[in-house]
Amino acid sequence: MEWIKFFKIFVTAVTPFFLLFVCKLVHSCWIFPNQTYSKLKKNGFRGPTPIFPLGNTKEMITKPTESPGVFNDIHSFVSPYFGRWQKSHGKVFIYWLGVEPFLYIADPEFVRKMASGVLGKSWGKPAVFREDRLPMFGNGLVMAEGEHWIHNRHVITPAFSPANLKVSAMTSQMVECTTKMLDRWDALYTSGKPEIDVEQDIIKTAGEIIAKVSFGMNHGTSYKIGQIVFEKLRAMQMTLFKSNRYVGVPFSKFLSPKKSLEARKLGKEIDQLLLSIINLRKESRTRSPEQDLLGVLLAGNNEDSRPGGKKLTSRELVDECKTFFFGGHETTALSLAWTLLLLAVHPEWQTQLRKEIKEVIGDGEIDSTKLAALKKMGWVWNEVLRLYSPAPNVQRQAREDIHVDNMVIPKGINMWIDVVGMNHDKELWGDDVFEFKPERFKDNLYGGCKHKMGFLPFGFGGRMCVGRNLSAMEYKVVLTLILSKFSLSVSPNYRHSPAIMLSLRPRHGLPLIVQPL
Ligand code: HEM
Repeated sequence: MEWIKFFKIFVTAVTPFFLLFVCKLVHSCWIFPNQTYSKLKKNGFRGPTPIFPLGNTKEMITKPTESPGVFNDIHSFVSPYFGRWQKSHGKVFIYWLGVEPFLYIADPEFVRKMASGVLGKSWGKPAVFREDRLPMFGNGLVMAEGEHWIHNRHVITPAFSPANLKVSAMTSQMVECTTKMLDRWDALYTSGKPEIDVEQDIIKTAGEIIAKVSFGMNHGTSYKIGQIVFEKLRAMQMTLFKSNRYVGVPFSKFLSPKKSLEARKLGKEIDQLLLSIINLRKESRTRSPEQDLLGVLLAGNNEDSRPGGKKLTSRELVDECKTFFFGGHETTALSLAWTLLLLAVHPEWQTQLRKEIKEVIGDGEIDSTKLAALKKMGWVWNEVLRLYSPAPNVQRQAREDIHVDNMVIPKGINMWIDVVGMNHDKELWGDDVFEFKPERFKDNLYGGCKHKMGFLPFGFGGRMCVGRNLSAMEYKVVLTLILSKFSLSVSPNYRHSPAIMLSLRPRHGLPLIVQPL
């Protein structure tokens, strides 16, 4: 019969592809991870027993916990499983996210030895996260590897240099966005609502700031497009976050196909919109060159188009703009939000910072020289980054074999450096490790940590955060303006439950009582 013949032809044609798919699947989910695992075991690394195909994921899904007060010993409740595994396997061990083995590291001496012989270009990012976060970062700097990373880092670094940040109008843009937020707080207080979820409000403001300083939301048309991009980027972040609970588990994205499709659709729309901003900016550049991040990158495009020069393609520019947005706004905003909480708990530090602001800035304009003179504010920032690090871990992948003493970390292995774990380690910081003591950073870059690699809020080596100067500037501008106008206390509705949701966030928001001075 005709249809049987057709069926036979179909099966004959499809079978080789199906077999190839099965072989690839078996290789990536079983053979490769197990080969890597046995190499690690041969080198003496041990860890909790994984169960295929979930690995150790099941043990990592914990019930949300709350502490009765603002209790800073958070490692034991944001990742209790790491503490448990440390007890049985030490500060370096293997665990599995689905079918992906990870080398867990919370030993700064191990990080030092591991990092000392490795160049920036030899560090990759775990493939499982690269895929997962593709709509957010594309192939932007956070995810770039090898020669591509060298080139883009070389082009992007000058945009974040203190010199560029100093001459640009970024401070005034930060002041403008923050003032808008504080006017809202004023209006809420006047209407009898002194309680504000500062996390939400600051994240929104930081999003506006990063959009302005990166792709210049100041132009007529590009301002409007920029606002739409900003809303879509936020929507995509929420969508991606909701759909990503089982990273590393094969086919897990099919558990929420609607969300994955939605993220992809948003990703395409954002790319198109950013592309139109870039094209508009390219056209208007000759008339009014600008100092925002995109402006600096576009200037590089005019300078030199040879390989090794400063040119980025439009596709690369789109990915970098998205990377600045996702890498740059929430981290800074969360460091501010956690600061406000800790200052609400320690009003004596509000007083100290207000005094410093008065002495350094007075009634004058905020500029980068004055910001640099806010020393105590710098200690407070470091102490917040230590206790509530917005980037709770650093993720890397070895692109070549790495030697540590007589052990070899094989090429391809994923690494998870537990920043929160190290920041809360009594052996490194002493008995007052959980206390809020900004003065530990007075005249001491490492806050008295016994090991220089024990405090890594911005990562380490050649891949260290490129935006840290910008972030410091934004932190100081926003905090100066808040403390000059308002006093803060903890709302009775605040429930202390920090949680790792990519970044370290307050699970139930951060309501504070905000009162004009
Ligand atoms: C408190 C604020 C911030 C924190 C805690 C933070 C933290 C980090 C960390 C831990 C890394 C990984 C470093 C490594 O692998 O060693 C990183 C990389 C990166 N960050 Fe930040 N960041 C912050 C603000 C920003 C800002 C404001 C921007 C830009 C607008 C930014 C852009 C980037 C980029 C592009 C990378 C990738 C660098 C590379 O791989 O070469 N970050 N950041």
